[in-house]
Amino acid sequence: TQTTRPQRMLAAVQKSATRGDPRSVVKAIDQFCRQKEWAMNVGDEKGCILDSVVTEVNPATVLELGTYCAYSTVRIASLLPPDAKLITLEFNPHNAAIARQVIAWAGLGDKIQLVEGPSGDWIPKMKEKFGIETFDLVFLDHWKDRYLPDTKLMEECGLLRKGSVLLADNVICPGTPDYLEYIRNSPRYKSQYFRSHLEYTKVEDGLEKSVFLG
Ligand SMILES: CNc1ncnc2c1ncn2[C@@H]1O[C@H](/C=C/CNC(=O)c2cc(-c3ccc(F)cc3)cc(O)c2O)[C@@H](O)[C@H]1O
Ligand SMILES: [Mg+2]
Repeated sequence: TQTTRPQRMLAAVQKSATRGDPRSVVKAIDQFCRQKEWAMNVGDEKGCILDSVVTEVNPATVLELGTYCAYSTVRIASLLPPDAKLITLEFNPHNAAIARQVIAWAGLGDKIQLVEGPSGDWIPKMKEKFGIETFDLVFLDHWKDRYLPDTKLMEECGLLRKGSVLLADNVICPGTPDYLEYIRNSPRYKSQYFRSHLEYTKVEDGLEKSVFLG
């Protein structure tokens, strides 16, 4: 029977990466996507920008919207300080199942909590279910038309504090026009565009980093 792309990506990790070595998991996925099949991971070029933002923020609490196969989840978690917590939301059960195995292979199960379900349902429950007051860093990489509504929801739920950083993938390709228009014109954010390329291609894309001003 036919395998899925996430299943083939996991097989590549289990074949080429070293258990407990997150960077080798990242490398194995990038190699698979360059040599075998394109997949919508943030990739290595934008991934380096992601790494620099994570290192700069040095977050104690991170929220990721859209786990997919946990490439960026593992990439972020590998840079977190010892007691930091990363919560990642994924509503496709098949993708979540693959992501859990990638996270386990990387040995990051104690830093990452994968929550299965839609962001719209879970964002309002972050305080009561996970004891999270605010997020120091949010990585947006889910459906592109959900970046704006979920950002407004995070504001309403008081999950952002002065200095919280939002980092959004794909603001050029596929593009998130309503989110960009809002975040770049809102007096409550200071935004910066990091120009790059769509993962594994020469097409322009970039990350938008926005600091919440309170
Ligand atoms: C809406 N709330 C949600 N709550 C929880 N999980 C959600 C979710 N929305 C989507 N998801 C999950 O996130 C993942 C979706 C990611 C969407 N990403 C993209 O569409 C995307 C697409 C491209 C892309 C770019 C060019 C192209 F030609 C084709 C694709 C590149 C990227 O980097 C992307 O991130 C899936 O695993 C989905 O099940
Ligand atoms: Mg993306």
